[in-house]
Amino acid sequence: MTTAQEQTTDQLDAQSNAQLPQLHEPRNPGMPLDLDWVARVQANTSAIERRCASLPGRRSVKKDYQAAWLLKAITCIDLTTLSGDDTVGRVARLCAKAKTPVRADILDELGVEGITTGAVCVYHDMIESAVAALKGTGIPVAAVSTGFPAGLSPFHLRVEEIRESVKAGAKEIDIVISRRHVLSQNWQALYDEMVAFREACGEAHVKAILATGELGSLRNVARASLICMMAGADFIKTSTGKESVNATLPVSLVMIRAIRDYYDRTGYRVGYKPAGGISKAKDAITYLALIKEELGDRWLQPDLFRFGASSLLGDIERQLEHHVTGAYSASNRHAMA
Ligand SMILES: O=C[C@H](O)COP(=O)(O)O
Repeated sequence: MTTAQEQTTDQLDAQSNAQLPQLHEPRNPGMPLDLDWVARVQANTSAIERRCASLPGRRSVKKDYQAAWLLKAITCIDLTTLSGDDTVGRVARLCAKAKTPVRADILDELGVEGITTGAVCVYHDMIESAVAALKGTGIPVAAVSTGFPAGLSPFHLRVEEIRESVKAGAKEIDIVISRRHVLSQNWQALYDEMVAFREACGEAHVKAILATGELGSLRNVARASLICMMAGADFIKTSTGKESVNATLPVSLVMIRAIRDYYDRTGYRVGYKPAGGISKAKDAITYLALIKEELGDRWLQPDLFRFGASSLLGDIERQLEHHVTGAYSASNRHAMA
């Protein structure tokens, strides 16, 4: 017998089928900096933590519905390699995985074809290799930029880095904000920086990485989210993956509620990307459930939701194999790069 919660999940699963065509939103043009709105923003930490603590236990997605959710998660992955020892060969293998994220026999059993990850995410020097490897697939290359991960290189070089990455073929640019502007409450400086980054991106979409683990409080996370959206961010993203604390559910709740408030006020949908440390299939489902409950099904498409993850896909593939065969294989059978 299914519980009421499971029934609700099942119905919604059917609507958020992994193979729905990608939708495309009008880009968020941004708006003038509204400091009164920023000042009014609050974050009730204990209420946020209570809401998040209840989420993983309350959600139970089983069998075919679980497989559907996991396929959906794959389409939303920015498959990432951001290592100092990245090579052209590793990026080529990553791109091959982005094109064929799950073994053909598993997909056959599930009756699914043509599934890919949402994007491949690399450092600047790897963009051209990734673009070449993904040619003809429609899978975009995202590049981390602006002195990632610390964002402390000279400002003009950070802006120039964006331009170079767009020229090299990146369709998405993941910038890092200056955490010091948040910590010193210099909202004007944060807004101006983000406006300049967005402008340098041109047609490429810009994801603003807040590095939430370094912002000091959930209220600061909420305020930084709002300012980046006011300055024209297409996505807001939690983390670089290099901070000591990366994506968490409380931070996600704060950021997606800021996205909801911004949509209510402006009519523009901004995307959300949790990143860093998300490596388990069950955690991916929890994130998707949170998005569904707080923002609705429209945000469960890859143009509005991404996981920034280097190892999540391997666990999802293992879970799908278990779903199809009833057995787990060793994780090294699902090698990434
Ligand atoms: O933006 C993506 C993150 O750097 C990936 O982090 P991860 O390696 O912990 O999955």
